[in-house]
Amino acid sequence: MADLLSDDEISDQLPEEWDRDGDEIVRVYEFDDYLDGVNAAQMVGEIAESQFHHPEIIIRYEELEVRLTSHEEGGITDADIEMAELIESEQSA
Ligand SMILES: C[C@H](O)[C@H](O)[C@H]1CNC2=NC(N)=NC(=O)C2=N1
Repeated sequence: MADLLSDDEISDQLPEEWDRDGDEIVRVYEFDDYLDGVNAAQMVGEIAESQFHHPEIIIRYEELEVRLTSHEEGGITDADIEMAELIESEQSA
């Protein structure tokens, strides 16, 4: 069971493109067309399965929202930060 991160740890470790929303970290990606967002959701899902840590993924027209929290711990842990970093590195590749 990972430890919950403190407010300072979260703000220090959160990738710059991500925001904190209570017990979640969130990132919204914008796309030129709907299917690019759908394909990005597939990529996020594959990372989630590889890490066995699963975000909420919301697909909208030309937009993808990714929300992460550690349900078992009831807040934000290293697992969420690591997932955000992995997603960020894949999405920007
Ligand atoms: C049993 C439990 O659901 C699993 O251990 C994993 C699955 N994926 C998960 N994903 C997230 N975001 N938080 C969890 O606590 C979590 N737990």
